[in-house]
Amino acid sequence: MQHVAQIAWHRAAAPCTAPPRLPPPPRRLLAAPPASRRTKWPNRFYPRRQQPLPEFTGEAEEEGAWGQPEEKRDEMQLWMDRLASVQPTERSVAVAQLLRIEEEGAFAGLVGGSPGADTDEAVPSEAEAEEEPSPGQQRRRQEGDEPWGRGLDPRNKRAVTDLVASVTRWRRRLDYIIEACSGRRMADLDAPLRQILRVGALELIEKQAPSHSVNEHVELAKQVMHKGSAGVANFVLREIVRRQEAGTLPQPPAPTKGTSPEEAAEALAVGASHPTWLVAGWLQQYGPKATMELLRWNNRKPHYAVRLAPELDPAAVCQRLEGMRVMAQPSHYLPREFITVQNNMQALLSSGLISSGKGQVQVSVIVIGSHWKLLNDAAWREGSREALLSSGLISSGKGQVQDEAAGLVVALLDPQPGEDLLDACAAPGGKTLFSAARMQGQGSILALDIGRSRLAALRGMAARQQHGAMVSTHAADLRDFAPMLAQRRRQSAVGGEDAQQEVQEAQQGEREAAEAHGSADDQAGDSRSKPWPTQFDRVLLDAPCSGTGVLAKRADLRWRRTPEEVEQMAGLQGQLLAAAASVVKPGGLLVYSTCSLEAVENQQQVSAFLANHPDFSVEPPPAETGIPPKCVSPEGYLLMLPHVHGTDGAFAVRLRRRGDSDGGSGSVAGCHSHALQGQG
Ligand SMILES: C[S@@+](CC[C@H](N)C(=O)[O-])C[C@H]1O[C@@H](n2cnc3c(N)ncnc32)[C@H](O)[C@@H]1O
Repeated sequence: MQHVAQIAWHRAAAPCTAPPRLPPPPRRLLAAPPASRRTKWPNRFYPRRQQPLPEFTGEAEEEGAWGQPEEKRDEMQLWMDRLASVQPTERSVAVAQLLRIEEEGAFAGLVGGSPGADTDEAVPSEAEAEEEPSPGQQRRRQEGDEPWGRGLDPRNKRAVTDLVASVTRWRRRLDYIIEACSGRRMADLDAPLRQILRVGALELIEKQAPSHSVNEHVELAKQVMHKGSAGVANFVLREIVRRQEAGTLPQPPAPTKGTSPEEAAEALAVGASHPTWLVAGWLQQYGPKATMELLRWNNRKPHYAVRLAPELDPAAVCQRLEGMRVMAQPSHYLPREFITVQNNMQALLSSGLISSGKGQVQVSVIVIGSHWKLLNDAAWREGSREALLSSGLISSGKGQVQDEAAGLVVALLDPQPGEDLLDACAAPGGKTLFSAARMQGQGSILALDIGRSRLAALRGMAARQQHGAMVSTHAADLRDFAPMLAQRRRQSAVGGEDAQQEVQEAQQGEREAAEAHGSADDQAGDSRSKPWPTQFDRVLLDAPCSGTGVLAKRADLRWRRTPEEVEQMAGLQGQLLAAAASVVKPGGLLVYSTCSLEAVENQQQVSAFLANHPDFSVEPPPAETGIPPKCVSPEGYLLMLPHVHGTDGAFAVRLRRRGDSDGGSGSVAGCHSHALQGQG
């Protein structure tokens, strides 16, 4: 298994303060196991519990995430209380966080949000930046975070983050090994025991922890659960040690000539710890060699890129960073605006170039969205997160962590000074702000998104980067917003005032909402006081997507997505494309982009769109965009493949609208029907 992150495993068990006296385990947790569990282990190994746990359904918390919500939640709460009552160590806190991940089915709020809300670690994670917080996360934010880890110092907390992310990334492979070594299904083990075994197996296999580290996991199982659970932990982890030493650690069977495609996908997926459906799809789409390269990419240490403010010279910045032992170089793809950072991200962040002050970092992190996790990864690896937080490049607005692939999407859009731009799915705002920088303060950008709170963060960041005057924001569903603009356009063409009134009311409502959110930055959006254009020179639709191009940086995402969800996303993307097309000026440009690697979200979307919109055609990237030919597919699409280009995965296409039209685009049926449904 690949070594994903460095932690000093031997620090993991070191208590930070004197151990508290533990209360006895909750009675319910001491009950005998169900009959179905009594076949495999010697009696002394049984966690004593009478009732089998109901199955986790994966549904949203408020809909009854647990098969028997009350009982299951009570059970989980008891485990959580028990974990909170033991001496906090990196392992106990990691186990608590992993449990919460299983409870909520989401990574969000964990890696970034715990172990202590009183630290910089409480910065929202990427998932939170891109999605509205779940009811559970909202509740915790209101009530304050759990007390886990309060005694841990920042280094311990980074180690926790590392453990949680590494276990999350390698979960399937770890489970395979644990199940093979124990003869038990993971689902049949109690929830905390599952996590303890995963953490223990990860340390032994990936971090080459010595065999006596097993004692510490066993002790944790004893403290949190029961002697029987400690026995299971001891048995399984020692079996892993034994097999590792003998070189017989369980491996999925290597594909042979007779192996069916499904079996090959399964074996590959287990070995590389990915879901089988995803690997099967990639095998079909990209073939075995590329799929294996992609899987390897997803499991290795990611690297980072930073977009610099226009006044900074990338070569000079890199030279300055060299003195701080940061290996950085001007981006291969966007050499005038981006640098790539190979190591020591903390030093960079402490250089004064990126960030200083917790509040400002939070804003940056929200804006950089998916790259928060990256920073977090870097922080724990390099072991110098404090330095990261005492820096200044980001807070000063002079640098923003942004992947080159995201930068290339803006290069493809190529926004020009003086134009009207609609960023139709703008939050958290990385592409909005790069576009604003390219437009040099001239023109207007309307940043639209369905997530209001994330737009507030975008406004703050725009102000800090001196783009407040040209960037205005509006929270709405694009599928409602576009028809409203179209109606206004039609009515103003025949002198009607109703729709004009509606738009002005919407703008007024947005101003009031922004003021109610109460930031001085909100005053910066002067352009909000002017009417929005009804059509735009350029429209960027950076659509919500499965995110399969960013799995290296998102440890959790591979487990959160399902094939059904990808299909649903594709449906939404089609509707959003139709809506976005309806607000492109004749002769104007629509750029559709995703960070997905799935054809159904990319190439197939474009084909379906073109079939319904004969007034649009694909425009390969013109020379002035500076897009390197090796990033362009034969069809003229921007296609960034992580294992080929060394960036995040991204897809983007320029769709030029015919200039001879009088404003009537192709079908906007998708957005109209949605708007009507919404009104009904
Ligand atoms: C991939 S993210 C955009 C990232 C952003 N362009 C950036 O570079 O920072 C997709 C965004 O689409 C938004 N979104 C999803 N459905 C939407 C809808 N129906 N209308 C408007 N925005 C939507 C989500 O809230 C999310 O912020």
